[in-house]
Amino acid sequence: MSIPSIIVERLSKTFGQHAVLRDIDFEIHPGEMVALIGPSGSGKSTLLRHLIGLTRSDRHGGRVRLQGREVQVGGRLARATRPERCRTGYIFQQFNLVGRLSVLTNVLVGRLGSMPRGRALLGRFSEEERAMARRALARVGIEALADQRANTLSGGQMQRVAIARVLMQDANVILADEPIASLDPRSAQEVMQILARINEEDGRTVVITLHQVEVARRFCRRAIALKDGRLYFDGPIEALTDARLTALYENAGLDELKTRTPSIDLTAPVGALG
Ligand SMILES: Nc1ncnc2c1ncn2[C@@H]1O[C@H](COP(=O)(O)OP(=O)(O)OP(=O)(O)O)[C@@H](O)[C@H]1O
Repeated sequence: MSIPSIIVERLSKTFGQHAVLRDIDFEIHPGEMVALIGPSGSGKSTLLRHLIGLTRSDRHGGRVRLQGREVQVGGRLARATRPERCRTGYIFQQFNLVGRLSVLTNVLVGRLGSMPRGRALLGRFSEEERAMARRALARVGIEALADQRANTLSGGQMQRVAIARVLMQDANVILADEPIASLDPRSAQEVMQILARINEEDGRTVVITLHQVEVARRFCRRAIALKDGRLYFDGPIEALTDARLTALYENAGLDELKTRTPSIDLTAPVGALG
C-alpha cells in the first residue's frame, strides 16, 4: 500500500487559554480530494497551516507527517521542513501574488524552491522553465494573460495564476485555504473545476477548506469536519447528512447555517432530516 500523503496524530494547538485543535487524528492518501469544513473559528485554517509547518503544535501536541516525512513532532519542526514545503503547494484565499510582476513571473516563482540557490537569488529562469510556466498557464486557461501585470487581473484569474504557480512546484500535495471565499459564484466554480481536474488527471492529493458545503458535496468525495477544534466527522461526503450538518453548524448562528448548507430545510425538525 502506498505511503499516506498526510498523517496527523493527536494534533493539539492552544492559543493562550483557547484550545483551537484538540487531539486530531486522520490520514489522507495519494489522489484523494478532501474538503475540510466546519463553522467559522472551528480551526480549519490552523489545521491546514500545521500540515506544512507554518504553525507549530503545542509541546506534546502530536505529530504531522507529509509524504512519508516528518513535518513536526511535539511542537518542534523537523529540520527537513523546507524540502517538504517545496513539494507541497499552498493556495491562499488572497492569492499572494506579486502585483507589479507579470503573470508569467508570478508562476515562475513556484520554481524557486527547486532551483540552484544562485540562479534562484538572481531570478534567472531557463527557457525550459518559461515553457513549463506557459504550459501551466494553459492548463488553467489563461495562457493569453502571461505578460499582463498580476494586479490587473480579476480575482478568479488571480486564483488561476496561484494554481499555475503550484503546478510549477510539481507538488504532489496541494493545500488550499478557502481558495474560493472571495470569488463570485462563477469564478468559484471554475477554480473548483480546475482543482478537481488536477486531482483527477495528475492524481495529486488536494485538501481544501471550504465554507460552502454544497461545493464540497459536488467536488470532494471525502469530508473532514471540525467543530470546536475537535474532529466531528471524517468519511465519505454522502454520509454527511443534513442532520449531521445541522448539528455541525448548530451553534454557528442561523445565517451561517443557511449560507453553508442551502439545501437544508430549516423548518423541518432535526429528526426528520438526513
Ligand atoms: N495566531 C493566532 N493567535 C491567536 N488566536 C488565533 C491565531 N490563529 C487563529 N486563532 C484563533 O483560532 C481559532 C480558529 O481559527 P481558524 O482561522 O483556524 O478557524 P477557521 O475554522 O479557519 O475559521 P474561518 O472559517 O472563519 O476562516 C479562532 O478562534 C481564531 O481566532
